Amino acid sequence: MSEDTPDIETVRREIDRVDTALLKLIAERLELSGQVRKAKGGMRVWRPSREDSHVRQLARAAEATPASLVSTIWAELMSASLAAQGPMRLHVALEGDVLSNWSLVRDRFGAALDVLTYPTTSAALAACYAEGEGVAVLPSPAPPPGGMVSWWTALGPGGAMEGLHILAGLPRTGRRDWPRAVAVADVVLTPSGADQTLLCVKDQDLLPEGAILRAVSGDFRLYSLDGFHDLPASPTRRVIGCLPRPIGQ
Ligand SMILES: O=C(O)C(=O)C[C@]1(C(=O)O)C=C[C@@H](O)C=C1
Repeated sequence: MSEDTPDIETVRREIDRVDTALLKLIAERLELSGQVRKAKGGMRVWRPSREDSHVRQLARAAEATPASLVSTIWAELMSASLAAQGPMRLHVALEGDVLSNWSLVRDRFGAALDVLTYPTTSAALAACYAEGEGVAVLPSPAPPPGGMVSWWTALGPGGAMEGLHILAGLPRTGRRDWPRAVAVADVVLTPSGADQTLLCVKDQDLLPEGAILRAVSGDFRLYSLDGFHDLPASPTRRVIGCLPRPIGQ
């Protein structure tokens, strides 16, 4: 063993010291979950824009720690916080590549929440709609010409589920311009600081400048707009979501 080779026992003692400090901080953070719940009052435990703006700031401050690791660790911490705060369940559509879908859900929502799985997107969406604190994880609206993944039209003008919004993209980190899956819930849209607004348009309506076409289904088109835009709804258009930009983009 050369003089530069660290002694394994010494290194392990250092790891023990760091882990003991982490454990104390985690307990302190969990303790705060009870307080934040009381401070929020009422319904709607899940606050996706706060989650993504917070993780984005942490990832910026992290320097040597990769953004994906920051995101995964805080997904677990926030998952524990959400589970401690109240009855929030995930309704996950397992259409397509089941294993990839499952790991996307774990990376974004951690392991502490109850998860129900469904063979179809429409079943997961219906279960979320029926439950106040439910969150559905669904395949992203498909880019044209693959208009088969058309569940998002139910959130659009005249749709049956107008109260629901698209609130988060999965994965949370990376360079993808459009997410692989999205999370939907009955939560009011609020900016995370770096967002794209999702506008559902029926028939041919006038479009704001810079709108990017993301999906098409029958008479409905889904566009994204850079930034957070609180556009008024009309019989032919409606803002159906706000996607925080992927962290690391
Ligand atoms: O800030 C809140 O509203 C919280 O409930 C705390 C917290 C967190 O653990 O940081 C947990 C869940 C929310 O979705 C967002 C953030």
